[in-house]
Amino acid sequence: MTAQTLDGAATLRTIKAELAQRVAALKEQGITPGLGTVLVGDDPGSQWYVGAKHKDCAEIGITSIRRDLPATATQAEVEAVIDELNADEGCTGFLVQQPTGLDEFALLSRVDPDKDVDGLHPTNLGKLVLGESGPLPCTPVGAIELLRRHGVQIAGAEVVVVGRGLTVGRPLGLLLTRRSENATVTLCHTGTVDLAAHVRHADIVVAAAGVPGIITADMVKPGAAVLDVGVSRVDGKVTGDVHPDVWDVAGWVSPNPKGVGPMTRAMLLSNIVEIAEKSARS
Ligand SMILES: Nc1nc2c(c(=O)[nH]1)N[C@@H](CN(C=O)c1ccc(C(=O)N[C@@H](CCC(=O)O)C(=O)O)cc1)CN2
Repeated sequence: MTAQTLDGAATLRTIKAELAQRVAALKEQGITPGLGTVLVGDDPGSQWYVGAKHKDCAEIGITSIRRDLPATATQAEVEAVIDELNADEGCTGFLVQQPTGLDEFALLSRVDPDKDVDGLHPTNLGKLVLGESGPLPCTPVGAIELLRRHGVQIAGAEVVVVGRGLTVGRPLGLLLTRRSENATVTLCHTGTVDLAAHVRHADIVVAAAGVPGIITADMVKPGAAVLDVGVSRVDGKVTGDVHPDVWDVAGWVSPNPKGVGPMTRAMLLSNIVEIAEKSARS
């Protein structure tokens, strides 16, 4: 048996086409959404991500404001750029690309929560905990959207998330246990004793530990959906957390690349459009 593909690249194309219509409608009302990005340093991965985000925006009519700072930029210099984007009316939403090597909590907290297209401001993460509406973190909501659009049943599923990071694992547990999703979630991590015993019971596995090949075929329940969110670079190549043999056991697998990565970008575009639509209503 070979698993079916949870195709993030194709789903990104579909979502872009849907959002392009909403951007056009906003423009008819005199509102042009504008994404701002703050990039610190010259990490090739981060440069690629930021470049891809602006390319996506251009394709659907969202304007771009790009602030690239050298690796030597200080906390105060980055905070000054955040203040500038908070005040810029042409910038309807912006993000600070991670990692920066600086005090990221202070940077995230300085972003105007109403312009927080990453959904990572403490106020917006607090809204997620409280079940209030607000922008949601892009990678976890992208993983859920990828499952939904491929018809994978989430309600009632046993989900094992491997990874407790701020951008994926922690918020994903909160999202999946909302009444609208109704999954039962076990949040595992690299310190979990007998990870295999947990994964073996899961209908859906989300691997976001950043440990190449940590999920092996013997750990996976036949027919399960397995999402590979981990990103490591091995010999310069993007390598995920899911061992290739898992494709022989699982029912669905999101490849890496072309799985959850493009969904992160799709949900960023969706957050930008939703924030601009909210400002149009107010
Ligand atoms: N401010 C943020 N920083 C980071 C986030 C985030 O959501 N907000 N997440 C990651 C990186 N990330 C977005 O920024 C991201 C990761 C992956 C992709 C993607 O499309 N990947 C491609 C392959 C790219 C490659 O070849 O290197 C794929 O999976 O097909 C987009 C965005 C950390 N930082």
